[in-house]
Parts: sequence; C-alpha cells; structure tokens
Amino acid sequence: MTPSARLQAAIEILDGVIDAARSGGAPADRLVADWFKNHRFAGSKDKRAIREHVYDAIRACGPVPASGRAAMLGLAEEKPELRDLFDGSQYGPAAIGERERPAEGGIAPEWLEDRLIASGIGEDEAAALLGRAPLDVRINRLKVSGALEGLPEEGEALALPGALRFPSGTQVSAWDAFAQGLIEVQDLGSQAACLAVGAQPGETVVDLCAGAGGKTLALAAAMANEGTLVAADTDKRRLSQLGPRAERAGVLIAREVLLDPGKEAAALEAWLGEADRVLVDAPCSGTGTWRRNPEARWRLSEGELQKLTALQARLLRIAADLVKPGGTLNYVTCSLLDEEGAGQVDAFLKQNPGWSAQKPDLPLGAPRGEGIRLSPRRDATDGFFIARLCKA
Ligand SMILES: C[S@@+](CC[C@H](N)C(=O)[O-])C[C@H]1O[C@@H](n2cnc3c(N)ncnc32)[C@H](O)[C@@H]1O
Repeated sequence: MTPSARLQAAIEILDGVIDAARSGGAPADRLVADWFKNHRFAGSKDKRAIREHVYDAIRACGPVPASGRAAMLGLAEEKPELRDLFDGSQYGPAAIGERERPAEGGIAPEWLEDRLIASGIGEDEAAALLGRAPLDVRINRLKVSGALEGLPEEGEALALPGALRFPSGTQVSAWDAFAQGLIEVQDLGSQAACLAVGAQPGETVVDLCAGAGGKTLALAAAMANEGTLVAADTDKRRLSQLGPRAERAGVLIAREVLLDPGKEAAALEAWLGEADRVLVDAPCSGTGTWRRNPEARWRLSEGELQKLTALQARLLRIAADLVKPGGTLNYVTCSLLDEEGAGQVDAFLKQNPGWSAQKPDLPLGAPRGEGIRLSPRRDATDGFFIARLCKA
C-alpha cells in the first residue's frame, strides 16, 4: 500500500471508531482487527502504519471528532508531514479543501477535562493519560518460587516483588512461560491493588467484581492456594474466562459465583459477615486506562458517569455486609476522578460509623483523600484509586 492509501485506510477505520463511540459499538482494537481481516492485501508494515495512524489520531483529538478525516487533519496539526499524503491519489485521501477544519485537540471532552482538573489532575498528569502503556507481567508465585530464568527477553524489575516490565507490544502471550502459567500479564497498578488487599493463606476472600479474574489469580497466589476465594461478577462471559486462566496458572481455590444484577446479596448469602477481605474492583469510567483505550474518553457521558458512581456506592454497601468484624474492604477503581475514588470512600465512611480507613502500605502512589492514587505520570502505571477500609 502507498503511504496515502494507508492514511485513507486509517481514516475509514476512524469513521467506524467514531460511530461506535457514539452508539456504544465495538472497541477500536476490534474495528482495526476487523478491517485487517477484510483487507487481506494489507501486509505487516501496512498494518503497523495504519494502526499507528488510527491510535495517534484518536489521541490527538479531545472531544469526539466529526469524522475520521477531521480526526486525521487534527493529527496533521501535530505531524505536518501527513498533510502531503492528502494527495487525491487513487487510494489516498482527497486533497485538503480550503475551508476544511481539523478536529479539536485536547485531553478529553470539555466536561471531562473539567472533572479531571477538579480531581487534582494537572496538565502534565492529564497529558500522560494518553501516553503508551508498557507491558507489565506478574511472576506467578504458585509456579515459580525464585528468580524466573529463561524468558526470551530480559524484563525490567519493578517496585513490587515479582513485577517485570517489557516494551509496549511485546508478544508475551506467545512465550512458553506464558503458556505454562509462569507469568500473567498485569499492569503494575493492578498488581499494587492486589497487594494492598493483603490476602493471606487460609483466609476467606471475596473478589466481588472479578471480571475475567485478573485480580483473582493474583489473590490466589498471595493465598498460596489455601483458603476460600470467591470470584463473583454479573457478567457471565467475562467470568467464564476465569476457569481456563485459573487452570493455566495452577489456581485451585477460585470459586465462581455468577451474580444477578440487583440481587447480588442473595447469591453471596453464604459469606455474609464471613469474609476476612473483600475486594471491590468496581466498574468505573476507566479514566486511568486511556493509555490502552484512548477512545474510551469519547464513550463516556455525564449520565453514564452518574450511573457508575451510583453502582459503585451500591457495591460498597453489598461488600460491607460480607466483611466480618476485624476484616477489610478494599475499594479500587481504575479512575482518577474523585467522585469514583476518594469521594466514594468519604461518603461510605460518613454513612458507616463502624468503619475506618487505613492507608494501603505500597511503594507507589500518592495520598488522595482516605486512599492513595496511582497515576501514569507519577507511577508509570495505569491510573488507580486504592482504599482499604476496616470494619470494627
Ligand atoms: C473493573 S472490572 C473488573 C476487572 C477484574 N477485577 C480484573 O482484574 O480483571 C469491573 C467488573 O464489575 C462487574 N460488575 C458490574 N456490575 C456488577 C455488579 N452489580 N456486581 C458485581 N460485579 C459487577 C463488571 O462485569 C466487570 O467485570
């Protein structure tokens, strides 16, 4: 493909990404993969260039752009060399018209930028939200006791025990060590959130929003496969991914519980007042994960954020009832917005006098309200809020 044809392909994909963001359709990575599947003539260099154009253009636009072409013209403001590729050639984009306007730049739609500022995220922090995430792995202590030898590449040892970092795009999933369950792909921030739970062998631990079990696997390793570990979620498809992952990782104690939305407590009755620790890795805006899903900022609306904060407050109440006296509730979101982090915890503590907050003891993050916050700029992790609440 010519450089212009690659640019036009990226513009077409961006049109799909914008539509999907407006209508709640498929994520950008799926749309990119679908385009490649339907255009077999694209070689590996073409694919790399097209993918890069798509993601660079998404990062370059703050509010939702009017079209893929406007988004690409926005990117051309940062990379003027792209303007030459609007050359009107057979498969390339038409020449730039005199009245054509590029899409607006910035970090996010205005309302969301305002919320970030109100949550203490300054300009530098905000810009880092749109950087490129490296690839972090966690050494699986259920299978590896000492140093892990023989990986195809040497990773950088990170601040948490058993955490290694590789460059963005490293194909870790093709490695033998991955197939054998010796390593799990997990962002350092997510590893920190698991470590903060402090799960111990023999305890009863509930992972209330387990999803596909990324954190469940880390909790099982911390528990050395001893005790009771409940992995609950309302999403059957996500939860069904835990079984094969647990098998590969040698996790034996994870017990899946599918929840009915609105009736979660009923399925968890057996653990009411029984859990030593409950982890609530709550559904959230994902403002801390824009490095991976930059188009997520076009999907969020104020109404959606309001629904998420109401759900988070409800999940905190459900979790609180599961914790036994002297136990802990660990509240986590991959968001940098106070209404999903420090604000939720403040409201919980006001409404629940028998509870107190204890700052998680981690070599990462900065205090935020009654918890700590990790940020891409400060900690080189996804953005996270982590709080630890103790029941009297
Ligand atoms: C941030 S994700 C969890 C990610 C997961 N813990 C991991 O480490 O991979 C939030 C999860 O909350 C789940 N969820 C949404 N509503 C829920 C509810 N009412 N009860 C329990 N889980 C819920 C979603 O299905 C989603 O899997």
